[in-house]
Amino acid sequence: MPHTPDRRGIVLILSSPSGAGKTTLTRMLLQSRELDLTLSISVTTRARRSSEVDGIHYSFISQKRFEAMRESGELLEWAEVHGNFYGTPRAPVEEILNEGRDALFDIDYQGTQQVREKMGADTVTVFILPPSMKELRARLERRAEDSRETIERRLDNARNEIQRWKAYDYVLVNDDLQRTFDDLIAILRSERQRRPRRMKGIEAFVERLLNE
Ligand SMILES: Nc1ncnc2c1ncn2[C@@H]1O[C@H](COP(=O)(O)OP(=O)(O)OP(=O)(O)O)[C@@H](O)[C@H]1O
Ligand SMILES: Nc1nc2c(ncn2[C@@H]2O[C@H](COP(=O)(O)O)[C@@H](O)[C@H]2O)c(=O)[nH]1
Repeated sequence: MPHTPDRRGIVLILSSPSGAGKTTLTRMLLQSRELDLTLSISVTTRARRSSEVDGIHYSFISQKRFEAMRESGELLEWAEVHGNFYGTPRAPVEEILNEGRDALFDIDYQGTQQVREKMGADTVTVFILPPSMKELRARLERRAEDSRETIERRLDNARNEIQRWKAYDYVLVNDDLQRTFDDLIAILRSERQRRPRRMKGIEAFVERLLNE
């Protein structure tokens, strides 16, 4: 069934140091049908983890293909993160927003800056912090998806990433997962009600109201 937009679509961006929990939260948000969020599936040159499916979690592509996409302007944003390249294909995002839907991005701070420059007021940005550095390490180790070297590299980068928190609209400490998820839902619900996003629907409603 076609979606009837009565407001502008939102680009909801989650960023965090590796292991703080944004992928877990992204999956929880996507599982909630009522929230009706659509994931922006990034392209990456990183090797696929055993738990990941090509085309669902990422599109896994070669360095050559990544460069071709970047050169032809197919990427809305891109960045090198932890030694791999990541980017957001532009066309699917435009399609989601044109349908009046909200797009969910799991991207780093460099990409967030680029998207904010291009999409301005349509972006809502959330930075997820771990409750402690000890717990961040424990989460990466418990996840057991990366080599020791990769985990150390990601922990080294975490301090630089954490310092970007002031560039975000919201900052959540992901200690209790359910509470962080509830906070994210509260953010999304209230952002959806902001007047500038709802001008189209509300203007028509108020006109009908005043004509009663
Ligand atoms: N609040 C939480 N309490 C305990 N464990 C958590 C919590 N949130 C996430 N985790 C666990 O921590 C691990 C890392 O989470 P996740 O993969 O979501 O992190 P991430 O921020 O997406 O990392 P990356 O950037 O490397 O993809 C996972 O095993 C996940 O189940
Ligand atoms: N700028 C972008 N950053 C991205 C994109 N997709 C993912 N990411 C970020 O990369 C790191 C590492 O992710 P991982 O899946 O290898 O653990 C993480 O911070 C992601 O948010 C993207 O398209 N653009």
